[in-house]
Amino acid sequence: MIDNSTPGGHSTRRGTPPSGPDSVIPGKVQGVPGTPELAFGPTLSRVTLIATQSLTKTYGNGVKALADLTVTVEPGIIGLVGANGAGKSTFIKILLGLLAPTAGQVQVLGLDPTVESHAIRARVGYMPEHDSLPPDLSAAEFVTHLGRISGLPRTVARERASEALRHVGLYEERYRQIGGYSTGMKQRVKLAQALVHDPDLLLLDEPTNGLDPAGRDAMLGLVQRIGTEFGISVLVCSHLLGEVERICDSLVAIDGGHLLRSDNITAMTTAIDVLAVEVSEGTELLAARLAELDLPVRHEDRMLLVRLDDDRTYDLILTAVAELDLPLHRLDQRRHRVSELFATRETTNAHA
Ligand SMILES: Nc1ncnc2c1ncn2[C@@H]1O[C@H](COP(=O)(O)OP(=O)(O)OP(=O)(O)O)[C@@H](O)[C@H]1O
Repeated sequence: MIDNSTPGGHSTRRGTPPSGPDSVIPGKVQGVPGTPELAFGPTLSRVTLIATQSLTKTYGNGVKALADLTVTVEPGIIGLVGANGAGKSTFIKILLGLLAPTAGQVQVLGLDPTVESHAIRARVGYMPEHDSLPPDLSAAEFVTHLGRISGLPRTVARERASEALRHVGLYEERYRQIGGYSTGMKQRVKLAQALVHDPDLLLLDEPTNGLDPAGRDAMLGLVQRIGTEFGISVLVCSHLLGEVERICDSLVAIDGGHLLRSDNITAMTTAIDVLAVEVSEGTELLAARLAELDLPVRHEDRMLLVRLDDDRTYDLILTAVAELDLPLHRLDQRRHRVSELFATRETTNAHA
């Protein structure tokens, strides 16, 4: 199911990490990670983060999880959205080199995951959807261990683990056994282990799974901070459109293994010249008054949509509402919502 809530947006730049107790990624430098020329697609930029061409994955049972997917993704915070079963996890596993594609090509940070999976794992952090955390270990032990597996020397792994756990807000609790952690804390341990080896790219599979609204906000805030302050590119996989709309620079939307659209978030939620006005009561009264003022309206659910000619339109509506003494619930400029992408698709499919 596709959820959707408030849109938003921001820009992300790979920047110098802040110093002080909150700093977690020592050694990050300005500038996008060095990326060699890509092997395919002559128009791809040198800083391309992920590129695929006709990427296809068919499982043994005949299910085509990815179908001819061609997409190019630039650095930043990227949302990978799609309904359950759209192919998101399959895509992430291919990017990590955990699954081999059936056909097509793929590059991550200029590397080919099908033959350079070790190099990919050194530069990519992965937070899986489900957790298989060892309940008997402390977060510090676990994250240090993952750092060691990534090739960090023992002392460095221990230091990085502490830093990563500090960054995700678990510094004080780091010596407690994971088995006693809440769901939110476990999600943060998963995020810390993905960060420990100082990656250039984080792949997060449904990072807010199982969290309550406050936990979701906190996790999204963390993800956004990783992207903006530490300059690590993040691919956030989610079926919750509202979440990714809030924190991502760009979106890759897939449906049934097909690419629906890949674009920056601003282009996907562009303002259009329509004002949406909603009053808690007296909608028809207001519609009639606006028509008298030469402002024809269109009804959409409880809203009246009015063409926005100039700033005067705002004033005319506000005056009409005040004169009629109606309780104004909302007055804002309409934006194309990312969710409309899926609505269009469903309509198209229904008519097919
Ligand atoms: N190992 C597998 N063997 C067979 N079919 C699979 C396998 N893994 C996934 N699939 C199927 O491939 C399709 C895409 O699954 P995938 O897990 O990639 O989607 P998703 O977008 O991540 O969905 P979800 O959010 O539910 O995890 C689904 O139809 C799924 O049932």
